[in-house]
Amino acid sequence: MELVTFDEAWARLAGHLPDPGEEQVSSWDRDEPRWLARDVTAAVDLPPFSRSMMDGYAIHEADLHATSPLAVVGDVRAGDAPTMSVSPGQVVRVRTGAPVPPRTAAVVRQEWVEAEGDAIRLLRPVPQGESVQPQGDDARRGDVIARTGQLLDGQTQAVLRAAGVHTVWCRRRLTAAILATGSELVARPESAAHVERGRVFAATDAFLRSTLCALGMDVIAVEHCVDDRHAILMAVERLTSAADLVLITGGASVGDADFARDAISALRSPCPLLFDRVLMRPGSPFLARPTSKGFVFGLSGNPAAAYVQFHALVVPFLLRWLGAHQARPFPLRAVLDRDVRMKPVKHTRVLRGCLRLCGTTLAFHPEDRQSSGSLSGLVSTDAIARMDADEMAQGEVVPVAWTRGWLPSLSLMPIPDTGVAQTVQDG
Ligand SMILES: Nc1nc2c(c(=O)[nH]1)N[C@H]1C(S)=C(S)[C@@H](COP(=O)(O)OP(=O)(O)OC[C@H]3O[C@@H](n4cnc5c(N)ncnc54)[C@H](O)[C@@H]3O)O[C@H]1N2
Ligand code: MOO
Repeated sequence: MELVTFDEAWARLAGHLPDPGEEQVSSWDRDEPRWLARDVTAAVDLPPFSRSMMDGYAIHEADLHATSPLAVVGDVRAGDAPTMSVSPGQVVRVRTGAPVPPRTAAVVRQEWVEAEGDAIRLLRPVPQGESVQPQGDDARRGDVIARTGQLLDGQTQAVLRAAGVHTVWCRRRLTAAILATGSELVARPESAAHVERGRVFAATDAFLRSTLCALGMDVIAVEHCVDDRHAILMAVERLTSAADLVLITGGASVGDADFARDAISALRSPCPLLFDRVLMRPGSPFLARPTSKGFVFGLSGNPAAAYVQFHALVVPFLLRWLGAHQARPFPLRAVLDRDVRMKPVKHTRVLRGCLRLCGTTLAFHPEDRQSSGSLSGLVSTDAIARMDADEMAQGEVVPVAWTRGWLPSLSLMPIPDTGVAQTVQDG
């Protein structure tokens, strides 16, 4: 058996990241989140023309302090391409977002003028450049506007579109399959409440699937399988050749009906099992192996243990694989908001709880019940904390990870410089 510490488990995972591959995606797709695989440069100046920021009048430099009336000689609306230019003694009416005519020194907003028939009179002097956003003020054509490893979501798409970039290189979208094993599992209940004695409703695949989807993975299969060695081996073989990631739940321990290890070991892969137990509690029965297509994990059957394994190690690993180079286990720090006393063990403890703001300090509130058999607390759980001692006092600092906010927490970790120099630009 390959028993490793929590840190060694992460080191082995991080050292075996599969090659994700890249693909071109449209910045007009709704297929997100994605992570950029190359730096992106602006294809056009942003904004693409000097524009008015106010409804008002474009004026010539000679008239910034004018006291006599200025003739209104034209009207430019957003979407127009003006040909007339502004001359001394004349103004052109402009609307917000309209290109300013050539030789415009400033736009005076309409509240700062008094209309007099076909002329206006300034009520105050106008500073040079007032209410005009010059072409390329936000970014110039050729500037790097988004970097490798940054998130491509609606927000980034907005910038890319505005800068005329319609396709970008992203990390390939990954596919995932979940195989929940256990003869006791009821996956498709006939009646909502009834379950035969000895059987339980399948629970774990619900949170695995929703988090994988939130990370932008394509969950192509969620299957359930009885504790039959042959059936589990066949299913694992089939799913690992179909999906980049396979998560098996249950049968990860040492019982004579625990077949996850057999199934993972039987796979044809040049890389051996990285570990089959991790010195963490809950969640020590935990298997990981690279496959020919990607990766397979064997998670504990206990839903609470699988939850902890998934969020402590699998999610940061997936984020790196997806292209978020900065991802790592327990990226945040919080203070404990109560004392914690656990049975002395050699394991790294992973506590389930929630993060709350206490004044200006992030505080971790551990759930009352930390047993791997207790699941009901997950309704209010939104974080996990790492504890490497048996006892800790209120106010002590613990490493934590959000379990319902992985994407926001990425912004707290700076993106390392990947040294990738390529740029992509839409023709
Ligand atoms: N002799 C030993 N027994 C066990 C050890 C050990 O070291 N020596 N480890 C224990 C620990 S720790 C854990 S965790 C469990 C994990 O074992 P398995 O991965 O084989 O889990 P199962 O036996 O299949 O299931 C455990 C428990 O969880 C329920 N379950 C399973 N899948 C689901 C699901 N999808 N949804 C809801 N509930 C599920 C299952 O009915 C069991 O109650 O092993 C210990 N044993
Ligand atoms: O460690 Mo087991 O993972 O449930 O308690």
